Amino acid sequence: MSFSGSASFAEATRVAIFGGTHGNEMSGVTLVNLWMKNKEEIQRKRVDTEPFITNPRAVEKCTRYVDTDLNRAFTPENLSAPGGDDLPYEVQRAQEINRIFGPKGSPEAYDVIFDLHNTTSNMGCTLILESSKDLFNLQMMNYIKKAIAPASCLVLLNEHPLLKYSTSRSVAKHPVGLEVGPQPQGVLRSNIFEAMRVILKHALDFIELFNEGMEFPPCTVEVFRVLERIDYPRDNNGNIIAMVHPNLQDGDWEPLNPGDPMFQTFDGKTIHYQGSSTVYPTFINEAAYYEKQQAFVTTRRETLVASAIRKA
Ligand SMILES: CC(=O)N[C@@H](CC(=O)O)C(=O)O
Ligand SMILES: [Zn+2]
Repeated sequence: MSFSGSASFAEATRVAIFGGTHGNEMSGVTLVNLWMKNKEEIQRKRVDTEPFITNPRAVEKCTRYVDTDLNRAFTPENLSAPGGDDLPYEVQRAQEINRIFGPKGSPEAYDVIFDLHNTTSNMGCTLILESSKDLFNLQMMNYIKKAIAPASCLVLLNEHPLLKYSTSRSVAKHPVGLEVGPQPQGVLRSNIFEAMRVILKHALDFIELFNEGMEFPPCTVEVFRVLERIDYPRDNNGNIIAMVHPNLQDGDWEPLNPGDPMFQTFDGKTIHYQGSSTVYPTFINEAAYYEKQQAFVTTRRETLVASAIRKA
């Protein structure tokens, strides 16, 4: 069968898998180290896949970053900043990664970059997209969701004008984040590790099928679009005065309705969600986000339509 409206893309032959963008998120660090020793599992006939540790100094120290968050560092300013050795380590590293896998926004950039992350939140398997217009990625999401059923994986779409950030994977033509949790920082959990591994397998299978010329029919993809960042309640000195409410803790992706409990103060008072409509919270109580003044993000459920695609 052929779909007259098929969008076409060049064969996606140059693929990278990033681990250790945050040095204390152990599934990605471990999988990438494993695959650097033996590439067999990630090899496909028509895809060249490069496993790569993006922040080796942070991995060595088992910390999120050394000077500044690498997954916020791929701004045009940073990528073109002069200064060499005087720049923060992660800015130097971003420039290096951009030289190897980019340049960002250029025809020479890698086709697909998967960036592997773990969260302390109870998010399960989450694929993160940065554009609702990327048909190749939307078709990939649809493929992965079907392939892993009855297990599930959700798609978080971050194209918020203010909350979007300049990720490591953003140097690729098709950036894909993979966030799996819950897993504490610095810890490996076998269930989380295996879940990540299975998603990568299906993702690479999708690219292989695409490169073989398979046509992917029109589809719809359910996504959760980032709406708002919610901070912890604070006193006038900026100190946190409440925790995530027990009803909300671990309730990632479950509807949060106006009036639902959201925080619990240290003296036991409940603070309720004051929004005007039902939202889907995620990244609830993520350890790395205390420094970013974020207790969770709210999202809205949307169904995106992706037209057919095939190789040019
Ligand atoms: C917990 C964590 O590191 N999450 C990632 C999400 C992403 O890759 O977009 C980050 O904040 O960079
Ligand atoms: Zn991370």
